Amino acid sequence: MNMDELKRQAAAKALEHVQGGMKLGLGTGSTAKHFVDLLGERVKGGLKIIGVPTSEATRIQAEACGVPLTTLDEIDHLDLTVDGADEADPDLNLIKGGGGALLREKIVAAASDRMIVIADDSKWVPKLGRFPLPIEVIPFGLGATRRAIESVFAQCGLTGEMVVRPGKDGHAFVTDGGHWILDAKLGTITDAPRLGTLLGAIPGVVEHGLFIGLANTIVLAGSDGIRVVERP
Ligand SMILES: O=C[C@H](O)[C@H](O)[C@H](O)COP(=O)(O)O
Repeated sequence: MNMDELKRQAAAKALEHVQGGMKLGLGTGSTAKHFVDLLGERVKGGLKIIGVPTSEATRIQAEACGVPLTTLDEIDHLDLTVDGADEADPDLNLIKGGGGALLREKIVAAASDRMIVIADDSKWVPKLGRFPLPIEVIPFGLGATRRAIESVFAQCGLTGEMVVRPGKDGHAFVTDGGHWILDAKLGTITDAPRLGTLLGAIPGVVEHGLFIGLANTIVLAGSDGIRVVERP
């Protein structure tokens, strides 16, 4: 079975948790795309739900699939968010933002009663950090922000190359919020909650891709079948 089929299997499993009347956060990325696709089929079959997309890409896809959408200004909470991840550890802490949607994804996950992560099992790691950590930053004063981030890395015993994520046009990639992303190749992150807290306090850092304590469940699809892990 190829990777894309595994992602669709994980998405189909998460769909079992969706019930009529739910308000759903709709994730971003190649795995979440399958979930939105399958959800659209259920909506066509009569399922009544409403969704909040975590990116412009997901908004466009959801609209094309006929999934009714709203915003967090119009509703006060979400029942469930289903989203992908770039890495997940046994505490169900995550690295997200490989597709650049981390800011809206974190706002939506934090507004949600429950978050289910869907992934192929290559995303499961004993410790976060193999995947470069995305950090969303304001372009103004980038030099100062970089130095502050490097100082936080040093406090956490981390080093590694940090690059401005390039876009398709050769300029910097610009997020849905109009910001840039620094990708930091850190290697093993021994204390992800501490790193997340310190990064979050830096002026110029809008958000970072460490999702600490937000995911409740992960559905991992592998060649041996599906494994569901709950946060300890
Ligand atoms: O910004 C993108 C998101 O955090 C994605 O959910 C994450 O990158 C995983 O994407 P994929 O399912 O394509 O591996």
